[in-house]
Amino acid sequence: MAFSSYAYLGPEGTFTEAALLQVPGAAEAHRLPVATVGAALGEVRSGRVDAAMVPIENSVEGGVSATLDAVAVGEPLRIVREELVAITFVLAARPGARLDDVRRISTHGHAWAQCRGWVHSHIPEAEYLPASSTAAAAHGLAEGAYDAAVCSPLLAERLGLAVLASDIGDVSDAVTRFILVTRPTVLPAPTGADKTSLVIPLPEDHPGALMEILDQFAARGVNLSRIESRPTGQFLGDYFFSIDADGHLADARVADALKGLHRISPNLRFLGSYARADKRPSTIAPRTSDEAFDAAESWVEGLRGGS
Ligand SMILES: O=C(O)C(=O)Cc1ccccc1
Repeated sequence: MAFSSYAYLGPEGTFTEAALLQVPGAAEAHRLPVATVGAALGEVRSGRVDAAMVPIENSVEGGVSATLDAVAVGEPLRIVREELVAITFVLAARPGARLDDVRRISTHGHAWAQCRGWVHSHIPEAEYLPASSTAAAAHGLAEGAYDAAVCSPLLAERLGLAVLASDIGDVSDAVTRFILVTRPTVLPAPTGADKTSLVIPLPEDHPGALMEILDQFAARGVNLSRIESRPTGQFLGDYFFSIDADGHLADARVADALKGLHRISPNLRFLGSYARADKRPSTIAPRTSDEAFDAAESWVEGLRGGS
C-alpha cells in the first residue's frame, strides 16, 4: 500500500515523524505536520491526505489516550500498518545554558512521564510545561518561556541546541508503537504475523460482561496483545474496551471471534487487520486452525443437508 500524502503529529523532528519515515516511500511523499493527533486524523477523515501516522502505545507509559479515543468515535478509520520506534530522550536547552539554571521544562506528556524519575532526582524543583509534542517544545525554546525541552537527540542536534543531559529516560529501552491510519479500504493481505484492532463498547451493565467478551477470544485460541478500558465520556462508569488481538480477519478463528463479539456488542468497531511490526507469527493450536474451522463448517452443512 503506497500513499502519496501523509499527516503526522508534528512539527518536524517528532518521534512520530521518525515512525513515518520508516514507511517505504514516505520520505518521497507529501508530509503534512499537524499539531495534534485529532488534527492528523481529521486530515484523513476529510480526504485532504491519504493516511496519518500517530502514536498509540508506549512500553513504559502505556496507551496514548488521545489516539485511543479519537479512533473509537466519529467517521470510521482503518489501521493499515504499525511501526515501532526506540525512544531516547535528551534534555536540550538554548546554547550556553547550564543544567544548574534549569527550572521550567517543556515536552509532550508521554515524554515527561518517561523522564520524571530522572528529572526528580537531578532537578527536584523542576516545573513541567506541557507541549503538543517533544519537537514543539524544542522549537519553542527560542521564545524563552521555559529553560529546557525533552526531545530526541537528533532534533537537538538539528536545531543546534545544547544537550545538558543524554539518555534521561527512566527505562533505557523504551519503545513506542505508532499506527498508520486511512479511511476504510481493502485490508492489507494476511502475512501470518498479523494483528487485529477493535473497539468494543461494554454491552450493558451486567455481571460478567467483560468475561463474555474475553471468552470470545479465549474459546477460539485468539491471543490478545493489548486491552485497555477507556471512558466513553457519556456518563460515569460507561466504558469501551480497546483491544489488539493476534491474527487477521482472514483467519477463521479471528472472523469467528468477531461474529461472537458482534452478537454480544453489536456496536463494536473493527479498526483493521495489519502486519505486526515485530513479524512474530501467532501460535495456532490445531483445534483453532483454518482447517479445523472449515471441517467443522462442512460437518454442520452436511448434517443440515441430510448426510
Ligand atoms: O512528541 C513527539 O515527539 C511524539 O511523536 C509523541 C511522542 C512523545 C513521546 C514518546 C513517543 C512519542
